[in-house]
Amino acid sequence: MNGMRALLGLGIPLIAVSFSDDDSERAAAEARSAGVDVAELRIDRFSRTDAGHVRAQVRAFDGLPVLATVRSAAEGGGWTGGEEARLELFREVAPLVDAVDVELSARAIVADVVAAAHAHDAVAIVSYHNFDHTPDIAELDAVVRGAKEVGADIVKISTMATTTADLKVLASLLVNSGDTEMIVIAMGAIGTASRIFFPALGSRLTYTFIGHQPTSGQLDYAETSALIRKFHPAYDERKGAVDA
Ligand SMILES: O=C1C[C@@](O)(C(=O)O)C[C@@H](O)[C@@H]1O
Repeated sequence: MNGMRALLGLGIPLIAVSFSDDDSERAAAEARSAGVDVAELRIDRFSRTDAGHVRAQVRAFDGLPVLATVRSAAEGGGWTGGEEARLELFREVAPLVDAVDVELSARAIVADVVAAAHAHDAVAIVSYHNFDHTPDIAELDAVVRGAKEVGADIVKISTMATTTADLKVLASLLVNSGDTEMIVIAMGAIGTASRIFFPALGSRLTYTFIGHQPTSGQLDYAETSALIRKFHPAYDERKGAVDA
């Protein structure tokens, strides 16, 4: 059974911690003992992306649900290689992980990445990132439609918020998402609230870090976990049961 799908099925918020390939064995042990729900492997930040190396990093996280991300430089990531090579990487990891994340803007490969995920029962997250601003609701609605058209199981929207009006745009996107599964994140200092409270509006996953803060507005794992437990009783109950 896909571990991430099982957790999503509980209908509680999930907390992901993002990792690169820096001492994966130690990082994975720390994640396991801290009770991290999902390990996001930022393959675009790996020192090497040959199949053997990538497979070994995924294996280090054995026992934890793994989300594989190979973020393009165009959307703030570290992948500067070609799209064919990126598709090959996704195909390589799809059988080994619980979920993949690919941008809708990766037009040449997005449908194939989704198909590779589905062929191996992995969750397909189709994402949109805007590190500059939060577009208006019509533009974001079009992104959501586009992501669903290519077969997204979850549509992820992460945009820079500079005003509370931006937060309202993103909140209304969530509130009106109907039966579309969504992850919505406001980046930046004003956006920090979204990382704790958008799960109450249905955002399925919140991203955190252990160690060095990768994205503005993120809170670290310990703080995120404490706040999610405080404000989401169902999450707290499940963690309490796991700890007992
Ligand atoms: O796209 C996202 C969201 C994110 O950028 C954030 O702002 O939390 C963190 C990334 O690791 C993840 O892939």
